[in-house]
Amino acid sequence: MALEFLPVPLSWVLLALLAVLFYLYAVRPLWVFKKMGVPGPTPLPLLGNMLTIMNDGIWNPEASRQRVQLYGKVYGIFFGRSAILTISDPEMLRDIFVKKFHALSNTQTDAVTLETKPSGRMLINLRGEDWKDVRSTLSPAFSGGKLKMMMPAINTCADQLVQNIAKFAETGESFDTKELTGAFTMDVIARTAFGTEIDSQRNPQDPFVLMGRKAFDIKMSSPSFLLLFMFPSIMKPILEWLNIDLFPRDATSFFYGIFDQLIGLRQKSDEKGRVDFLQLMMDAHKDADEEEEDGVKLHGQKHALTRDDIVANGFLFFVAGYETTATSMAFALYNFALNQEEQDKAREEVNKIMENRDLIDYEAVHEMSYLEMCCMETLRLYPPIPNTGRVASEEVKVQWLTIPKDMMVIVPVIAIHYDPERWPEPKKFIPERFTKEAREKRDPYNWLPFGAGPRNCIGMRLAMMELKVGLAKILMKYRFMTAPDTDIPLKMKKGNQFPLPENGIRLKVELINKDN
Ligand code: HEM
Repeated sequence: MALEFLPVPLSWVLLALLAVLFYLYAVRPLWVFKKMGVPGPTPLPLLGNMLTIMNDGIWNPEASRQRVQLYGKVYGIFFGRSAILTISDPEMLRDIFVKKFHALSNTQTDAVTLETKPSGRMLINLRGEDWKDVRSTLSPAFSGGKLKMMMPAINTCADQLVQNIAKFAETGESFDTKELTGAFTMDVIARTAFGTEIDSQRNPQDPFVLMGRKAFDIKMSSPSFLLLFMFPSIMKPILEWLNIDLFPRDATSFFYGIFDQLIGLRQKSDEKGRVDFLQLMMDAHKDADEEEEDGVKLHGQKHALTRDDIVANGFLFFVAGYETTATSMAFALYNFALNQEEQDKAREEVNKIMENRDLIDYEAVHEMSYLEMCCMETLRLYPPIPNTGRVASEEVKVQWLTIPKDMMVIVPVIAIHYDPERWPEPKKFIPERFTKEAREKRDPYNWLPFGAGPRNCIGMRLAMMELKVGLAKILMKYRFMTAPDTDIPLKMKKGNQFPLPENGIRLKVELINKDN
């Protein structure tokens, strides 16, 4: 068909119009890094560099290092149409995490942050003043004083962990260490977050355990996630309208239900003296004082948390604290199995500190400096979160680079942890990299398993404490060793944001002291 006044058929006109719209929507955004003078791999319209990233896998030290070697310490990639600056330059990291924090405090762009109810109120999803307020209110729950009070609960879970190892020591057969450590961290988080006792190892079919595991089943390759990144302006309102977020729906409903019930019960009862995150959140607004983190004042207003805030962040603590700590502990045992000398040295230290103690208390944990070095080296080699990020809430200058408003900045933690200039022989397990002297000499931004600056991991101290108590109890009684089916080196599954070994972490164990 041709309209009288058009010199060409209408279909041609529509086709040309479509081509222009396609160019404006799918191609033009891909020029942004060229304009900024930032190098990077060539992106495809709509997909960006998504295919390469998915193919390489997210948790992949080699691929992550290779990109830094090819393009430098500042390069740009596209996830769908979203431009992502990747920065590993030390001076720039200082700016990003601390000096320019005022403009880089958010971790997600508005375009892909889902304001679903109630997970929109999770700390990780909050932005600007909202984030500052909730973070200021939640931070006291993780103070040294509060963690001290949680020590008996963590010790009880660690005793259970040690008991659970007995059957593996008796048979001498190899087993997946992650199952063991996962049950421990699930028990700890259930107690510290909800004040609930579960025995994950003996009751693996407990709905709490099943749903707890399911909650982590967030795949970067899930259709909702990919579509949200490719078509944020279309997908965000649809997902929000349907109240769908990236967590499995049955798991969120289950946990939200439990939290809701617990809050209701506690509001009615006048039981005193509970020290779990749920109670601390319910009481949080009573604690005064502005928090100071990493030398930067948060200036957040402490205010009472709403029921949605409590439910959402209770679930978040559970999600953020379970898998990360479980995998770290399993990797620590793997490192000990491969490095018997270091295992013995850590055991010697623990035995000495525990000579006249029953409980591994807060002070004992602080004395275990070699064990801490082993944990830190494990977190360098296997950071559970391979990249961390910030978003520019306004145009901001970071050293020589002007980052436009709304641009995402990724810090490739895993590439930094495997950089031979920062860490000679980066694949080797060398706890001595973390002696007090070595740490003082090194740039703090070379070790980033918990991120950095005012928006670092709020649970860092709890995680380190949990790791050390669990490992100390194990070392006092058992020796971990490799088995014929232990993968050396480990092969990680692709597509997961956490380091998940393809065949698990299979180790065997031997009883060395039945009295402990
Ligand atoms: C070995 C264990 C853990 C590791 C490696 C880890 C790592 C991280 C990292 C890398 C971040 C982002 C920080 C940044 O962008 O600068 C983070 C944030 C966070 N983590 Fe952890 N984490 C661990 C354990 C925990 C635990 C036990 C909890 C709570 C019970 C927790 C709660 C959180 C929360 C709520 C955030 C968001 C903070 C915010 O946005 O203000 N994490 N974690």
